[in-house]
Amino acid sequence: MANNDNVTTAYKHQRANGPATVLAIGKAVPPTAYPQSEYPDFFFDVTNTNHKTDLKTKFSRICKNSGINKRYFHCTEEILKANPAMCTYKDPSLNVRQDIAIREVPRLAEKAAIQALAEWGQSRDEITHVVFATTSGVNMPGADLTLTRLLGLNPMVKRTMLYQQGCFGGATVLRVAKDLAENNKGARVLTVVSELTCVTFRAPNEEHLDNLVGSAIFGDGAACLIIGSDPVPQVERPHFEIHWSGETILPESDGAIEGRLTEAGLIFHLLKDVPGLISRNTLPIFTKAAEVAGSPGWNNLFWCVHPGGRAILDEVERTLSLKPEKMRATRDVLYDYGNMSGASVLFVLDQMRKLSAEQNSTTTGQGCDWGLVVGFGPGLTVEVSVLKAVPITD
Ligand SMILES: CC(=O)CC(=O)SCCNC(=O)CCNC(=O)[C@H](O)C(C)(C)COP(=O)(O)OP(=O)(O)OC[C@H]1O[C@@H](n2cnc3c(N)ncnc32)[C@H](O)[C@@H]1OP(=O)(O)O
Repeated sequence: MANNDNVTTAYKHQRANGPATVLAIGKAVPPTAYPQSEYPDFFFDVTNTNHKTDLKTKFSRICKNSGINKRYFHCTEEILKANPAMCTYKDPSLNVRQDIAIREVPRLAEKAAIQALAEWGQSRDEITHVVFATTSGVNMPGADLTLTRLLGLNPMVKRTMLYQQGCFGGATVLRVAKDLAENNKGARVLTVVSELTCVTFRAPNEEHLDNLVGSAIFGDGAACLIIGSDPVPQVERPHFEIHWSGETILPESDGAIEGRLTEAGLIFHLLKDVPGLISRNTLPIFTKAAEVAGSPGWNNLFWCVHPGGRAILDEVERTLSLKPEKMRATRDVLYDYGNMSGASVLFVLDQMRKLSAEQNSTTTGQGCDWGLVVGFGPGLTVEVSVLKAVPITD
């Protein structure tokens, strides 16, 4: 009996006392911005498809209605012209796409991580874990190892690499980092998502209109969070606490968002009904998540939603009767960067704390105590984390 007590006590000692907290957020995009208003000309020029006038008109209309002002791409005109196979619809091009992704995904992640580490202000040696997600390229050893080397982290850092999560990857890394931080006393988890469209960029095709939609909304970006429990008083400053995370597969959604890595790169499919499927089926997981916060009304929560597409945000807003300001941080990110797959929702979290400070809100969640981080992607899978905002003090 005494022995069992000792084991239980030792086990408890290995765990943190409090919930995981977000201690810093960094983000990065490639240097070249593409205004959405000019993108149709660029896209049809570089893919030599200007003769597809109907398709270009439709593409221009989708771009105009996308709620996006600009996007950032690593693959500039120069890079695309040097790799003509990427500018066709389906020519074999996996090798060149992989070359770019394997080199550049960790580099973009490094930029975001440097920003997060600077904000956190502690020694890199205190990073105990790395959690890295990307849907852009795949290799062994992976982007997590390259990033560890680029940052000069301790080689004994414990790494978790998540490939091909798609757009819910931003919420997945929060869930994994939370579990690591709470179950390993003193853990400081470098939590990263880095995404590049070099794997999906391709010429427009009449038979693949969902690809046309993707070409109008996807962009490049990386985000890095430092996550840990029991922040050191006066030394570390938490911005949010993570209290719960959950995941679900939506009913009747098979094939709604799919991707397949082929010799022509990552080919994805989106059903037209993605916005409807999300708005019709997410109430159960939102309700379960809100219970953690004492079931406040939807407008009494702050919302960080994956900016997957304007129509999806419209549908969620309408279904939950959210006031427009509830989607402000999410729509800001869509407007400034487009859909950066898994990295997007972490950009939204950063925007939420910045907006809250700008608006002199009492908390980092625009004055609300509790909020939801919502990721969705292939499956259809929806991942939700429940966050508690912290008071904003001078
Ligand atoms: C990758 C991941 O893991 C996760 C992800 O984020 S995946 C991306 C998820 N995002 C989406 O599915 C996009 C959701 N859609 C939208 O936000 C909006 O449709 C949009 C902003 C792209 C365009 O909005 P819009 O121009 O106001 O109107 P909308 O009528 O919806 O679409 C314009 C045209 O595109 C077509 N279209 C839209 N979605 C389509 C799809 N998935 N497949 C084929 N065609 C589609 C429409 O039929 C329409 O065609 P017509 O003009 O010929 O009627």
